[in-house]
Amino acid sequence: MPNSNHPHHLLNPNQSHSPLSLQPWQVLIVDDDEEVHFITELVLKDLYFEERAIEVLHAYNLDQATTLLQHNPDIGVILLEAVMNHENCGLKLINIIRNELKNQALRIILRTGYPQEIPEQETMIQYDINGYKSKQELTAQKLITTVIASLRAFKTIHALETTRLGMEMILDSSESLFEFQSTQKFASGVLTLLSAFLRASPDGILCVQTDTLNPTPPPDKNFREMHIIGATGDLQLTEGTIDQHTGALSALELAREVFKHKHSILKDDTLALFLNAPNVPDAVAVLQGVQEINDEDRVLLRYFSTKISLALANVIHFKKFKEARKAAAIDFLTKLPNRREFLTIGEQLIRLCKNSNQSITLAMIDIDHFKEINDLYGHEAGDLALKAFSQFMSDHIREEDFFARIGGEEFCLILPRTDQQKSKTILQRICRSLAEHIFEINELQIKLTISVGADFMADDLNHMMSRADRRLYRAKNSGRNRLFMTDERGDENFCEEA
Ligand SMILES: Nc1nc2c(ncn2[C@@H]2O[C@H](COP(=O)(O)OP(=O)(O)OP(=O)(O)O)[C@@H](O)[C@H]2O)c(=O)[nH]1
Repeated sequence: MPNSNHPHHLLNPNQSHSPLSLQPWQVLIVDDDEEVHFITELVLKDLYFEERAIEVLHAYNLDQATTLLQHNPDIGVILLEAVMNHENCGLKLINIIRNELKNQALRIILRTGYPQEIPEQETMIQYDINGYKSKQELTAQKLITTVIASLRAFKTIHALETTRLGMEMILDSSESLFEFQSTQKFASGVLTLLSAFLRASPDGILCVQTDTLNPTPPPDKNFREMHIIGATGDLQLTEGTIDQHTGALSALELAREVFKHKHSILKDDTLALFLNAPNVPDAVAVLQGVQEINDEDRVLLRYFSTKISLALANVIHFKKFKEARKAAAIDFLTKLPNRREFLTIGEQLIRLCKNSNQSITLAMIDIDHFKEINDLYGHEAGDLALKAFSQFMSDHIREEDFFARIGGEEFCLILPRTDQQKSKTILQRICRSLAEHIFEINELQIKLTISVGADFMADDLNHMMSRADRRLYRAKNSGRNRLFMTDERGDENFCEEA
């Protein structure tokens, strides 16, 4: 493979060709006569067309030719003897090429030493070939002219075909790229698509600048400006920053250059593709094992890059939206779900239990005389007490229970699949354990009690909350540190001292 120590600016329309695009043209000779192979190669071996040399491939029978064509889809011209080993194998091969291998771009020059057996006009009409020559008329000069004319036609057809396939791929992928919701999955999707598009190995990384995902990066002295959002193949890494992935350093160094200079770079067999679009954060895709980037690839890559950038912006916005939603759902002090989240999840839990005919308990919980804690020990101690109380509660409920802070010192607990009797046991146990518990706060020993009002009638969240709230009010009025709920018969007056 051609090698260069100097990176090439890619996708710049004014640039000269990269050596990677100068692969030789491939010409296949299919003939059972060794001498024909020898002479043809002699004529073509020093020939250059558009700065590309000619590589001659040889096949001596139908099977060899078929295998070679299957493995080398970029062969541009075939010089084909129609009659081999006294059979019309050449004519059979034409059908294989066009109908079985579906290769329409390959230019087929039928070159025969038996023109009387293979009539020119009839053969040209009947077979999908691009030239007919008898060996007697094919001088060295004519052979060169024929091969160059065929390569020119192949180049045009091949470019159209590549563009069509590339376009098809980009259009197909565009939709799927917009469906990704996780940045990591998006990154592997993009890298897989790009490596398929460039016929490259699937080793790649996709990075963004760190502030793309996190607008206020921590003031960490090791903090670098890039963040890998996904990787594939040999470069597969977990999400993280550059420091954790020394194996990919050279790929990352190239990405760093691209971010700095804001254009794509091709160095050796590594492509660092600059992905940018108006109002979209910059990103870089680094792909290893890139064998060749031709002119059609360059045009399509520019288009593809814009599509990827727009899809990336979509994914990043979704991630930020999800994070913002999560942050909006959590109470800052206690890290419990907040009132807003409680209203959403609580409604869903009630609906679930109701639909499956299962019981559910909702308990409103209020810390008793909390004002005194603030007044006696200060607001900061009050905050710590709220945090400690939240932790205590989280330690005393089951995983399926849902506990939220819905106001200052007001909390709500939902116990799914829990009937009146079971919830009475649970809530009493919590109240009693709490009353006995000593919280160590700022070297102070603080005790807390709660008043609780509970409801079991799974109609809807608002009604359950207001019934439970009414009972909580009664618990407070009856002296606090009490649990108020209905009895098994639903009798409103049932009262239980905690
Ligand atoms: N430190 C701290 N205090 C809070 C917070 N939220 C609410 N409070 C305090 O909680 C206290 C609630 O007081 P009240 O509504 O009078 O209730 P209480 O003192 O608990 O009395 P009862 O509920 O009637 O038993 C007030 O002093 C609020 O300032 C908070 O986030 N941090």
